[in-house]
This record gives sequence, C-alpha cells and structure tokens, in this order.
Amino acid sequence: MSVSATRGLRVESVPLTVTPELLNLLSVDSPLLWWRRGDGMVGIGVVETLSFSGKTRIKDAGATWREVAEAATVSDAVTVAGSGLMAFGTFAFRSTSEIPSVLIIPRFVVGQRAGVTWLTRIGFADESAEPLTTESAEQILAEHITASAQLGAAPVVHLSPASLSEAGFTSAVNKAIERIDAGEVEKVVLARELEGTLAGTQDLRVAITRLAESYPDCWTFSVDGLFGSSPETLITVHGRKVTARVLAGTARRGSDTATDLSNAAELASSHKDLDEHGFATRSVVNALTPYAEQLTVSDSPFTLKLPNLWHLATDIAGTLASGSNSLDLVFALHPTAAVAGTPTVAAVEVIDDLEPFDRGRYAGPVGWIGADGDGEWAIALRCAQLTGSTVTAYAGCGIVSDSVPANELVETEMKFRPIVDALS
Ligand SMILES: C=C(O[C@H]1C=CC=C(C(=O)O)[C@@H]1O)C(=O)O
Repeated sequence: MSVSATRGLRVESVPLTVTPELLNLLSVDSPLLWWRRGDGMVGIGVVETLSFSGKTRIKDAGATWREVAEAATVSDAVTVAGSGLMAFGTFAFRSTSEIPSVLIIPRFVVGQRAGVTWLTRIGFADESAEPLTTESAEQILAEHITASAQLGAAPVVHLSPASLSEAGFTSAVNKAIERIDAGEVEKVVLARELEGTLAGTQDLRVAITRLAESYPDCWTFSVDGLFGSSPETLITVHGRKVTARVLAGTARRGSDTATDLSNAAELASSHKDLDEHGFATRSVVNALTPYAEQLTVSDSPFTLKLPNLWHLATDIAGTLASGSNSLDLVFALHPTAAVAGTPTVAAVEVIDDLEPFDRGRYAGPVGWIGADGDGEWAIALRCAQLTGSTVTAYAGCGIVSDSVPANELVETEMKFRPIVDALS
C-alpha cells in the first residue's frame, strides 16, 4: 500500500486574493503543470510519487488512487475542479515500456479556474500543522516565489533522428501500407523520435512557458520530465459530465488566407483523412459506451485550426455511469485509434514490429485526477521526454491504405514544430 494511503493525507484548499501568473511558479526541478487558456494547476514539491508498470498500470493506478482518496481528510473551501486532493499523472503508451507510469501527489498546488485562484496544501495526517488560511497560503506562495531560482538560459536543443532515420520512417510507412493491404490491420499509427541534449545552464521552464503561450488552446503539461502541448483531449470528467475530443487527419496551414482555407476544405473532404478519422472516432465511442450514457457525437468532423496545422476533430459528450472515475475511462480508452490504429491489438503488434524504439509516455494518457475521481486527461502528443540531459521528442501519423510515405514524413515535421520551436 502507498505511504499516502497508509498514513493518510491531510489536504486543505483555500482561495487566494492574489492572482499569480501560474507559468511563473514552475519549479526548476521537474516542473509540474497542467494548463490551458490561462487556467490550470502548478504543483510545487512532491508528497509521494506512485509508480506503476505493465499491463495493469492504469487499473492499478485507479485502485491505488481510490485507497489514497479514501484515507485522506480533505478540507476544501474552494470546490472547483482540481481543488482539494489531486495528483498529476502520466502513463506509458505500452505495457512493455521501460519508463514507469506515475501519479505524483504534489506538496502544494496553486490553481486557477474560471476566475478563482487557490492554494492546496497536502501533508500527512500525522504531521502537526496549523490550519491553512488564505493569509498563511499567501505567505507560502510568497516564500516559494522568493526561493524560486531565477530563469536560466532559453534552451537551444538540436534535435535529430535517433534510432529511425527519415528514410527508415518512410520505409516503415511502406511496410505498414503492405500490411494494411494484406488485411492485417485497417489503420496503424507510426511514429518517429528526435533526440538532443539539454545543457545544464538551459532552463526547461522557458520551453514550457513558450509552449503554453504559443498553443493556448492546447493542454500544456509537464509531469515527471514529459512536457508538451497536446490538442487532443482523451477524456474529461467533471461530476457526471464526460467529454472527449478525437483528432485524426492533418493538413498543413497555408501561407495566405486563401490557401489556408483551401487546405482546410481539402482536409474536410479528403477520403483518406476522413477514413483515418472515422477509425479514431469509432474507437472512442465504442470504448466509452459501457461507461457513459447519452453519448452525443458531432455529426461530421470539423476542422480544428492550430498554429502549426489543421486537424479533423470530433467532440463527444456524455453522462458518466455511476461508480466510474476518470481513470476507469482512461483505462477503457487507451490506446485509441488516433495513436495506435485499428484493430487495436493487431495495430500495436505492427507498431512493435516497425518502430525500433520505446514510445515511453508519448501517445499515453497525461493529466490529473481528483479525490472524487474527476479529472482531465489528454493524449501526450506534441511532446518530449527529458531524462537526465537527454530530450526525446515524438511525432506520429495515422497510416491507411492510400497514405503516401513522403507526405507522412512531412506531417511528422509539422507535428514536431511545437517542441522544435520551444527548444530553439
Ligand atoms: C499521433 C499523432 O497525432 C495523432 C493526432 C491527430 C492527428 C493524427 C494524424 O492525422 O495522423 C494522429 O492520429 C502525433 O501528433 O504524434
């Protein structure tokens, strides 16, 4: 059993009268962040890191989290999504990954949502502490700001192909198309990785802030060295309200308005992209059906504009069946056809055969869970993992029968853009 469940946590959240810029509060060592459109949460310090691996990693995390939440005493004077007990989480894409999946329970959280700012303090129930007040919370915040290291140099990381060259990737795409044409799978998502080195003087916080500022409509995250800005919501659960946003199908942005709109229109009517998208949407709807009632799915995919590209998108909403929490849904959904393919098991086998590297947490779920099981989870895309001083960035593409290998390579370049720019 985790220390947090055995000893029991004492959790207090109070509103703040000040509204600090969350991105200025990132810790220099292993920053913890979940952020979109100015709202989000920054974690400061760590109470416990819960680690999971193997096939049951998401289920185990869900079970452990229930124990931690049941053993916690929570005093929440804020009651918005994310206040009270919470943990940041990131899960490996594959059960065989060398990289652990983790839930990180922070010592403090500073959060902002819909105009409310709060601070949460998490400690063990057997430690003595004065009750948290707005005044003492603002003192804690002021001390953190004073103690925070000055921003270091902006990172300049040269990222280049590691285990898979560009030619190796297009050849893998060709092989994937052969396996699709042989009837083994209908769609498979193939990725490649780029690697570089972060110098000791370079500050990851600068890169994370750039991502948040450049991609305000995406989920910008930083959890255990995994950082990025993902446009794809795997699942959000707020009370009984469940939402997901499926993305699959990509086009480049145009250099002028007319080309830009024509690229979007072409994407919206491309059979190849609509096929690719259909697999992804159906996989999410099928996985959610046992867990959610009254599922609504937008009639046809819409084009979602991001600073670096266009995507085909479908929004899904529903009502959570009782007894489930956000990690149950994450377990049911992962991996969707947007990051694995269709049918899932066969597609993952093709990925194992054709990708000569461990995806780690790329394409896995990243987000947070609260004491009541509510949470927000994205698919970790447009991201990189910092391990020691090594930065590994990832990007992939859905391959269907009429995919063109050279175009898929270009698509990965577009998808690397957020990370490449943040590290340049
Ligand atoms: C696998 C990735 O993107 C997925 C999400 C949106 C569009 C996709 C596509 O068009 O291929 C991918 O399914 C990635 O960014 O690495």
